[in-house]
This record gives sequence, C-alpha cells and structure tokens, in this order.
Amino acid sequence: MTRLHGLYGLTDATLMPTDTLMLERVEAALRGGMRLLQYRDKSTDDARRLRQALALRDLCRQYDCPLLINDDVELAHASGADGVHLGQQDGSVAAARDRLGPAALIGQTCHDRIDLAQRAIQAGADHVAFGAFFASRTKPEAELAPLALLQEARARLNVPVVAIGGISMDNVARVVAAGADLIAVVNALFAAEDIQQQAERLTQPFHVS
Ligand SMILES: Cc1ncc(COP(=O)(O)OP(=O)(O)O)c(N)n1
Ligand SMILES: Cc1nc(C(=O)O)sc1CCOP(=O)(O)O
Ligand SMILES: [Mg+2]
Repeated sequence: MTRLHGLYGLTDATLMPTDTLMLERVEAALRGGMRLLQYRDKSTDDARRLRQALALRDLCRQYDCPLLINDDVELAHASGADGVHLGQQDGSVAAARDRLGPAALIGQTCHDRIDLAQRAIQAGADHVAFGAFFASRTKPEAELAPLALLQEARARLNVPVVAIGGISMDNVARVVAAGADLIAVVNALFAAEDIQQQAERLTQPFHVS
C-alpha cells in the first residue's frame, strides 16, 4: 500500500485555466517530488471534469503518484483515480469505501476536531485532513486551526495526517515539525514562477524530519 507522506498538491481551475496548463503545471510539481495529487474542480461541466481526471490519472501513473478526486466518488470511480477526498458535507465515507473498494485512498476533512477524525477512520477513511492552519488565498473563509492540533492528531490517530490551509515556504518547516505527514498546498505551489523548484523546496522539511 502507498505510504502517504510529503507534498500533496491540489489543482486549481484559476491557476490552471486550460488542460494544457493544468498538465504542464502538475507535471512540474511531479518532477519536483509531489507525492499525492487531488483534482479539485468546482465546475459542473461533467465532460470536462472526466476528461481532465483521466488525463491526470495517466500523468500521475507515470510518476507513481496517486490521484484523488475532490468531492465526487462517481468521478473517482469512472476515471480510475486512486481515491477521493470528502468534506463533512460531501457524502458518507462508508458509502465511498463500499463504492471504491478496500484499496482506495479515502481522506476526509476534519477541520480542527479529533473526534471527527476518529469518526472518519471508523467509517473507513485511511487518512484525515486538518486546517486551515494559516490564512488561505484559495479559501479565505476557512476557519483557523492551531498547529498544536497536529501533534495531538499524530499521537491519537494511527493514519496519516494532512495539514492544509495557507501553507507556504514561510511556515512549512513549522507545519512538518508539528507532525504533518502530508502538506496539502494550492497557491504556494501552483502560483509559483518555477513550480518544480517550489515543489522541491516545499518537500525539503520532510527530508530533515
Ligand atoms: C486535503 C484536503 N483537505 C481539506 C479539503 C477541504 O474539503 P472540503 O471541506 O470538502 O472543501 P472543498 O475542498 O470541497 O471546497 C480538501 N479539499 N482537501
Ligand atoms: C481546499 C481547502 N480546504 C481548506 C480547509 O481548511 O479545509 S483550506 C483549502 C485551500 C488550500 O489552499 P492554499 O494552499 O492556497 O491555502
Ligand atoms: Mg468538499
């Protein structure tokens, strides 16, 4: 089974307005060492979403990087992605596990609450996400969580712990030192001038921890 660890990139339709730009930018992150990708697209264009998910699946396979689909279990199934990420309002983790099978990677957003993480794991999640740890350009409305939560999560949960929200070169070392197994990043990765180099830099703290 894939060990989830390191840089977790999330796609962003604003930063990647065409298929070509999306694939170029994701490939740069993969070359820089990104270890997990989430296709996050809030549009309702189902044909485009399936096309992009399939293209990302093929690209990620070349780099041995799992692909998760945000919000949409059926798109994960149809595209042959490796799993799904669900928020608290995105449907049941247990139903996703039933649909996608035992090998699927299933993550759930748990905000700043260990009890939600325990419930997610019981329902079949194999990793859990906490945040936002810093003000996020991508999701400015996200409520903040304290970094100390990561240490508590690592101590109390036996699945990989994802940190998300406003993670950048200014704070990534502190986030990893606090206990994150994965750092989930949009803006500080995909808005960078040199995405490959930025992925390498964001990955550095995992090599020293
Ligand atoms: C890794 C990761 N963590 C949290 C989220 C947020 O999920 P959600 O609360 O469902 O919000 P949307 O991303 O769907 O807007 C995430 N996508 N990925
Ligand atoms: C999609 C998402 N979910 C969050 C949460 O707190 O649940 S923060 C966030 C956006 C993360 O993007 P950036 O790295 O640009 O801050
Ligand atoms: Mg969601």
